[in-house]
Amino acid sequence: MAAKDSLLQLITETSTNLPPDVRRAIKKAQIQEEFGSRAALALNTIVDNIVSAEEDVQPICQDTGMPTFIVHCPVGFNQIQFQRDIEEAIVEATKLGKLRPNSVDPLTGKNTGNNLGEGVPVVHFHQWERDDVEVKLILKGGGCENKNIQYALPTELPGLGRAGRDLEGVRKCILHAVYQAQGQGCSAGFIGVGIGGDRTSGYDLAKEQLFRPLDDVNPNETLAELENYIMETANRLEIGTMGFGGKVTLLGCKIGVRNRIPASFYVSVAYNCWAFRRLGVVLDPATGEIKQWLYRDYEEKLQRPENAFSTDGAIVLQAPISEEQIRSLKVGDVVLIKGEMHTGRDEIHKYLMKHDAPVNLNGGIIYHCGPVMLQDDDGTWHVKAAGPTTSSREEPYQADIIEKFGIRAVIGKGGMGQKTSDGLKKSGAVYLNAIGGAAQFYANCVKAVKGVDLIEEFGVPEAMWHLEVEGFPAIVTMDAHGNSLHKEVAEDSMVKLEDLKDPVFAS
Ligand SMILES: O=C(O)C[C@H](O)C(=O)O
Ligand code: SF4
Repeated sequence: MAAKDSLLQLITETSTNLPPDVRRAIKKAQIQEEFGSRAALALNTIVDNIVSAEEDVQPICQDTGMPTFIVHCPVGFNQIQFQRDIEEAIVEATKLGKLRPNSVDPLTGKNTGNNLGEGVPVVHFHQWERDDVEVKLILKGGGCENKNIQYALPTELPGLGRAGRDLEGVRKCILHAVYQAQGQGCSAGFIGVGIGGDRTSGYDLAKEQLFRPLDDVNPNETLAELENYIMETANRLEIGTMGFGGKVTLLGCKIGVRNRIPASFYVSVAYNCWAFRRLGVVLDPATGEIKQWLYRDYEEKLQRPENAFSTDGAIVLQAPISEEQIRSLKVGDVVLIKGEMHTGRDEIHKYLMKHDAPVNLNGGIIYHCGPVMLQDDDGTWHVKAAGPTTSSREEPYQADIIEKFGIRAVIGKGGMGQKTSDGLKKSGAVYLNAIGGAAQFYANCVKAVKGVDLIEEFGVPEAMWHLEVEGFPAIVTMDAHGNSLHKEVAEDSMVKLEDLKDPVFAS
């Protein structure tokens, strides 16, 4: 097997098959949540999704992220050729629908369509004195990447007060990092923390921690203690899966340290969603063949839950939806969508502010989603992965767009802010939270792709796809009466964060 084929296998497995340590953490969370709670329902959907992705060899989440490779190779190894092999494997994986075309030129807005482009993929080469090649890969999506955060100490933190230049200050920063992510990065999540370095190397260090197996023990005793403390304490925030409230908020915490210079003291936190896709292989440098898989020293099977998303008593929504039906919905209701919905994310929202919609959206449903799509030989499009994207990015536009086009329901994840909440009330619309990352689960609800608009302009993830769905479940988390589960959970978790203000580590 040539190196390129081995790399294609690595990419495919990383995108479609979660490693056992991550599965184990999710399984543990599943047991802890109360039967029938919203968090349990979300976790069940996640588990169902993980099983489907593995069985069907399809992306766990539609956002296959920024492909980032860490390569260790022997002295004299041809890195230039290996970089080409990686790029070819990336192009192939994209063609096969294992990766979403994710590489966008920030100046022109053009999606290259094949996941290559200036600086993409990210590849870090290191030499070592072993004679084989080790390749580690992480596919970290954008929603959780947006929740990374870096603190320059000393600083003042909401709820926790002053964070000084010591272990106590570090402790407070990490807790705040978990708090500020809420459900937007598809909690329950994993964090890699870098203490020290500069702004760049601090983040590098934080991301490096994400490559540590979840069950390792930090060789530095102080950090091992801090990791344990954070794991126990962060879960007291009760943000829960998807920010629905619940016992499990954090699934893993790994902390590294690097020297700093006297003037700077950074704490950098890399937040990774539950869809923690990282794997590795050891290759024979001569043949490129896979000699060993990393992170797979044991197996961890997940059971598909019987009825992942319990929809007993669910309300069926079908466009065009009446204002009356929308106003009868309240936070906590489970809905099942049937019929047509239209995807629209960042580019579409910006576009709709100034243009007419390509289709009639009156009474309609907008889905914040950038799917993975493949076109067959006769031109028919197929949905390969289609979970929700973080809705808060559409906050500046959403209320206006709902009003302008008479939209009745918006589906996304992570919730939206006050402006949207006011807009929902005024226009008679609801915000529906789908389970983030459950891209196979939702792709299976799509019965037909009715068409697409603006694909030339915006590329596959940002186009407006017209989808026919059946039994598509979601939860009302913001209703037309000004109620918001997201606001509630953010406020409650802030009170719990304040409880963690008192010093724990002597300085
Ligand atoms: O880009 C996406 O499809 C989703 C993104 O990863 C997000 O979490 O918002
Ligand atoms: S949608 Fe959620 S699960 Fe998927 S990459 Fe974004 S944060 Fe992760």
